[in-house]
Amino acid sequence: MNAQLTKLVQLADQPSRRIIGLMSGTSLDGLDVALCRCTGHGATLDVVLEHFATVPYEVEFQQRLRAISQPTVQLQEVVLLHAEVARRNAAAVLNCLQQWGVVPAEVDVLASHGQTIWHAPRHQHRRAEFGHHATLQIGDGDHLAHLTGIVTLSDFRQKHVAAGGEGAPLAPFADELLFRQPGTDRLLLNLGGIANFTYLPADGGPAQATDTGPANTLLDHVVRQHYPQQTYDAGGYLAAQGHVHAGLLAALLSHPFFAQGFPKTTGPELFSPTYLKSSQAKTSTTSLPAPDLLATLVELTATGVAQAARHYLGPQPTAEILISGGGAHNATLLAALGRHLPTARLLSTAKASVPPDAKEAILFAVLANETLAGHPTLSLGKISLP
Ligand SMILES: Nc1ncnc2c1ncn2[C@@H]1O[C@H](COP(=O)(O)OP(=O)(O)OP(=O)(O)O)[C@@H](O)[C@H]1O
Ligand SMILES: CC(=O)N[C@H]1[C@@H]2OC[C@@H](O2)[C@@H](O)[C@@H]1O[C@H](C)C(=O)O
Repeated sequence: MNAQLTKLVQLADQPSRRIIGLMSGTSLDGLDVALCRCTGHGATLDVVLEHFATVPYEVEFQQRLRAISQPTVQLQEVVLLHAEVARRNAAAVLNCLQQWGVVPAEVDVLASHGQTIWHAPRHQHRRAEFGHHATLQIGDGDHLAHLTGIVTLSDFRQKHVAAGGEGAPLAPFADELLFRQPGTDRLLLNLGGIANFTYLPADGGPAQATDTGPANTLLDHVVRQHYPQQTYDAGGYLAAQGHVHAGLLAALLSHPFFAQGFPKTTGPELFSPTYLKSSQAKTSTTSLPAPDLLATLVELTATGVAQAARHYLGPQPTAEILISGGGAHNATLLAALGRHLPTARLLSTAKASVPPDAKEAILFAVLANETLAGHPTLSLGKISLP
């Protein structure tokens, strides 16, 4: 047998594996790198986060990534970035390992989400001649495996799509293993570029998950436009100075996404500057002061989350809402969520020993661990050998 395959089988057979989860999400702020010790699998899984870092993307690279998520992109740029994202991410991993005093040979697996450049569930692409969902992540796994010397699992979403899913959210598969608490209704709310949650019912019923709308993607856009020295509204300070514009909020909420049934997924392709601009044009709010725009967008996020929470949990949800993602640091957003869901308990995922900024990267380490050692029904991702 090819010695690499022998090693792979041994890896899958070990009682525990050291796996690095890599996530760069829709905010394009950087690469999250989570080195995890995963022991066991499925219901017996135990995950210890050994090290975590966010390696920021330079502004110029963020702009290139943002530019290829446009319908008019040059195909060559996509091809170049497929390799470049992988090369940068490999370098980031090697750098982190050096800083942590870990050599690559001490890591068993890399679990790489890649960069979503276009997410096209059926309700979004609306192409009658192609009745299926589709999604695309770049940052090739073979490059990562070759450049780091570490077995790499990547491209986790395609099998979900092949089986009829939208390719997202994948979080429920790992949330189930990390956060299930019998007797407690739990909602795992991630506030990244897009807001999404997993609902784990108290009675042990199946995990359910959905995206709820934008979280930070449009907030960041407005901040970049009006405050060129800043990339986001730290702490929600600017939004706290503004007032919600009811007319603009109503126009934003009139997008068909919010009326569509659950579950559903989305991305910055839909919640784009064009969507914001056209809602502003419809309501004559093109010169609304930036703090008012931010306050209105915060309210939009909170309204989307609350609407979805009530759909799954009833009119007065009392669940524990464990929050993760960069939006967990936005006090104005948390206050808005508190107003919309006054009976719920808003907490951080830290309550369940998962640092909120590391959660999504840990999810991909967990998914890779299940693919290698778990039940065959949960085997997402492609395997690249160094
Ligand atoms: N201190 C802070 N205060 C307010 N907002 C913050 C803070 N830190 C980060 N953020 C917001 O969080 C965003 C990054 O969040 P995160 O890394 O969770 O997103 P992501 O993983 O890219 O998105 P997604 O989960 O949708 O793929 C930043 O772009 C910023 O808007
Ligand atoms: C297609 C895609 O990359 N979707 C991401 C994105 O970021 C948040 C939300 O939109 C969610 O649908 C998903 O990520 C998480 C990790 C998921 O699949 O559960």
